[in-house]
Amino acid sequence: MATLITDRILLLKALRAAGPTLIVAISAVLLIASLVPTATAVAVAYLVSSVEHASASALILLPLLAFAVMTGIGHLMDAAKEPLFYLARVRIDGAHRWSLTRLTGSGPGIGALESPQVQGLVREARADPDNWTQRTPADGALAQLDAITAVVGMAAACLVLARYAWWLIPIIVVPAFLYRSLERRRNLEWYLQWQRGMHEGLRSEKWEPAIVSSGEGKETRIFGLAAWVVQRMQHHTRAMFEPVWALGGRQLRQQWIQLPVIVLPLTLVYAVVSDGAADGRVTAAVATAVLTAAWAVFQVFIYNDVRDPVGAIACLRATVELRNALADGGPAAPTAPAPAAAQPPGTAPVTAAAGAPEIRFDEVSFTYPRTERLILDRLSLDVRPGELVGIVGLNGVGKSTIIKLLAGLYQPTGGRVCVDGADLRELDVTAWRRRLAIVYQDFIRYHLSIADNITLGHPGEIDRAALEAAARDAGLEPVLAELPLGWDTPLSRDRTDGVELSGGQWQQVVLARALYAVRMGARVLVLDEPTAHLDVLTEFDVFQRLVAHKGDATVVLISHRLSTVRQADRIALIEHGKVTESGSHDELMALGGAYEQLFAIQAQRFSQGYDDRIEEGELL
Ligand SMILES: Nc1ncnc2c1ncn2[C@@H]1O[C@H](COP(=O)(O)OP(=O)(O)OP(=O)(O)O)[C@@H](O)[C@H]1O
Repeated sequence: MATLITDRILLLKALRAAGPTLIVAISAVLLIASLVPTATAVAVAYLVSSVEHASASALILLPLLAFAVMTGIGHLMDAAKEPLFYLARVRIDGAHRWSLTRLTGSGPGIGALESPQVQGLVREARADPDNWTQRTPADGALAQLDAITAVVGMAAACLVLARYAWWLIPIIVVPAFLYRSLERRRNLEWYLQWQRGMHEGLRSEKWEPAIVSSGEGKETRIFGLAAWVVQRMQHHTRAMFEPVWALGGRQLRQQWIQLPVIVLPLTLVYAVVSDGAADGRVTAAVATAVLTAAWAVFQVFIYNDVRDPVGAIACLRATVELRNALADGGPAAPTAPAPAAAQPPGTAPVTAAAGAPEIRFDEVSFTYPRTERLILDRLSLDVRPGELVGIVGLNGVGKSTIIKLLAGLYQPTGGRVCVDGADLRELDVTAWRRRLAIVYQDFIRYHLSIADNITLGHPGEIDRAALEAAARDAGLEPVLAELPLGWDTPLSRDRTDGVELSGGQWQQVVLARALYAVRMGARVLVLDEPTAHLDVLTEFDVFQRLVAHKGDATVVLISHRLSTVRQADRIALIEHGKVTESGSHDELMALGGAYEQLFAIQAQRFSQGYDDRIEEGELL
């Protein structure tokens, strides 16, 4: 019972987003609409009575008019309801989605968002129905108003019933409630069945790009997987729909059970009242009014939205749970490390105007949430202001993880990351990120113009000179010269005059994005495999320009191409979660350790071609 009340309060609270004027207007329309059946009953009775007693046809004009007005008002309210509901839905669901976007998009870390539980909550809370059974907060909230006004309408109809006998009220009202609760049960069953099959639908959707997207579609075609993919999609789709179809069939077959709940009480009332009219205990007018009002009780309930707002409640509850989960850093497995803490209040500000900072990883340990493997094991690394530090190591040793910790996307499970001596946890993470420009391996390809793709490195007013300089430094000038609309060319074939860039050209665009951010004030440039797709000449060219800017910003470069990394002031080799070798290229070569071995293997592999010429120093 307590849950029922808190759920209703949760739904009614959602109405606030629609604004008071709209809610008053909707309430008025619903109220009038709920009174119309009873008012019509009275008008019909008036008409019958006038027909009975009228000596001239002119005398029935007034009751006819009253009847027509009632019918007109009923239609008018029906017509007004839809646009008003639409407006309220847009406002309520819009506000809900906006708050959800802020909630999921603005948290300091991403650890919680990786949890399947949190992803499930996001899906549940997003209020973007995939099918008609799903309901949004607005659906649930408006259904509450509908239900309240339905009770008023029913009470009005009961007053007319009482005009004949008070005991007619329970005879009609009890079955009406029974009918409603049977309807609710049907809906709940329907909703839960859809919910159970939803994961199958999602699995089917996951295969869709393999058929329709040009990227994934390549592989399906080359390996001749199309028929197999379609079969898998069919399998999941059937697994989702078959139980729903079975339930639908069963509910249809059992629908007759609800019929006697309406027919029996109405027949009883009709019999009693007709008997009264035949005996002359009531007039034909009163009998008509009572019979119409009895039907009105059901009418109010049948036409009222009886679908249980369970979907809407689930959506709002999921939002509350999501808020808690994100605030806690996400639900953790029992063995998981301490979750990422939210930004503590009163953290120290970081000003974008500050110069290149000193970064220190102080005995940092890290395990990803809900996993057990220790990725970083008391790793220590210093990056001095304006220094270019290269980070190298085999696949999966944790190089990108170091960057994620530096960006505050996760918190270390041991030790601390310091910026100019201050623990990152105590800094304002948003301000700190404004000082960072990062090129991730899995960067975002915005379906926007090339200018937008670059300037999103520092959103706000566009600095044309910085944009052009960043593009030049990233070696984009030859690419720009080929673009049909120049800076305004959309980087997506799906858009008019859009182009599809190659993997290497995209990497240059993203590099330009980071370099633009540096020109706009970022003071730490982090490049995670920024040149993996670049040809050797472009890479060499770009890197020379990058080195020229070193000093304005602290640069952290992760790369498997040791010919690029060798130009760093210092190189750190990561093995087993630690820095095992650190020094300049020459120092590490002289050391004759793991770095020297890696370099020797690469030099051998590239013993032909440009890389070889770089190794030989010809291109340096
Ligand atoms: N979000 C995550 N959740 C759980 N484990 C992760 C996550 N991201 C990475 N890992 C694991 O952490 C380890 C280190 O990954 P990381 O991406 O830091 O390696 P890397 O050194 O950058 O590798 P590469 O050279 O291949 O880019 C890997 O074993 C990887 O599977």
